Amino acid sequence: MLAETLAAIRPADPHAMAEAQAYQDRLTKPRGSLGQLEEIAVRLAGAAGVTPPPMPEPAALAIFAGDHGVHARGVTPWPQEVTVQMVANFLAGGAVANAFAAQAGVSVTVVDVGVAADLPDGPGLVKRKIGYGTDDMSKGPAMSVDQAVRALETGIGVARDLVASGARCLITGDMGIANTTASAALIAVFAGRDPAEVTGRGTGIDDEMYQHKVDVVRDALRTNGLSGSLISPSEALRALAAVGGFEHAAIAGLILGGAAARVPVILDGVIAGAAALVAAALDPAALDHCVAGHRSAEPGHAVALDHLGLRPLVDLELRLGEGSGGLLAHPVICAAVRVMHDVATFDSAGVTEKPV
Ligand SMILES: O=C(O)c1ccc[n+]([C@@H]2O[C@H](COP(=O)([O-])O)[C@@H](O)[C@H]2O)c1
Ligand SMILES: Cc1cc2nc[nH]c2cc1C
Repeated sequence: MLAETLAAIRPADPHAMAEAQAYQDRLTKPRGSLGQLEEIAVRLAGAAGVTPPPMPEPAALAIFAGDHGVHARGVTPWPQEVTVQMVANFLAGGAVANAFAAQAGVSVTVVDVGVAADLPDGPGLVKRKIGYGTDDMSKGPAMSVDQAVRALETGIGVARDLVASGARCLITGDMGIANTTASAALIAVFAGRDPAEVTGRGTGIDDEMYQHKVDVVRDALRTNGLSGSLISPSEALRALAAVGGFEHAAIAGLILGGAAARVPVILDGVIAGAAALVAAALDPAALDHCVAGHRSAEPGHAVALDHLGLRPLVDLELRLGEGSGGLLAHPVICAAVRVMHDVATFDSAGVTEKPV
């Protein structure tokens, strides 16, 4: 399924992009006056291979939940059971992601890829547990390569199912206590940075716990023999398995699945940024189908986005996850595309253009 998905991914169509850019310039507004929105609409035209690009709606948020063996190293102040408790909260409609999704008219699907407790069946929950949390990456690989591939393929499957049910835009979401530690390790490896540059304070930690967290990320890289940038697909899978989480792998899969279906994927925060590095290492063309919804307060997120060449749309200093930043960006992206559908040209509206 992974190989088939990678084979189906096409890079952006340069003709559709050129056509979209030329069309932007004919619309009744000064050239470039919509700033980044013009760039977004042109990118989505390239991704879809058509101008104007289809409206990215309805949109679907997929929240992938998983636990982390590295939690045992004391890298977060929150107990691990908050992951399963927050999954219940998503399903009951009580989380920030539910409020933002309701505001934006986006559906919410929760996928258990590796929560360390059993969840009851219920509407809105997709049960795809690969393990009861990963192993401690500071002691050895967090997952086997086989588990990492299964998690990737779970994300691909979720993308396929959501698109088959009518979604025309996918938004990444995550829930996993301690997953900012795994995100920092992935970003250090894939962007070739020192752990101190890419480790952040996650849910909010003091200076002492922060120093310890950086040391744990360093331990994980050393134990797993990872240093410098990795680029080949087989190395990418090994690195993902060594220091990633089930939700990182599944989000990378969602990105690849969305790209293969030519449906835009809005990336959320640092967890999605780390997952996008993995997806890009497997196929850089997948990035042509991604929009960075926002920039989170985690320092590793800016590093990941810079490395990927993606420009975040919104910067509200969020550090929540769940898909919150991606959800806030969705109406902005819809507005960018709607301009291409609705706005009159200078010719059609009889508006005089600026003399050249
Ligand atoms: O999206 C982000 O950039 C982000 C930044 C900080 C924290 N989080 C969320 O907080 C949890 C992980 O934080 P921590 O401190 O336990 O590693 C996890 O559930 C993430 O969704 C998310
Ligand atoms: C309460 C809480 C909600 C979250 N949502 C995403 N990560 C989270 C972490 C915590 C601790």
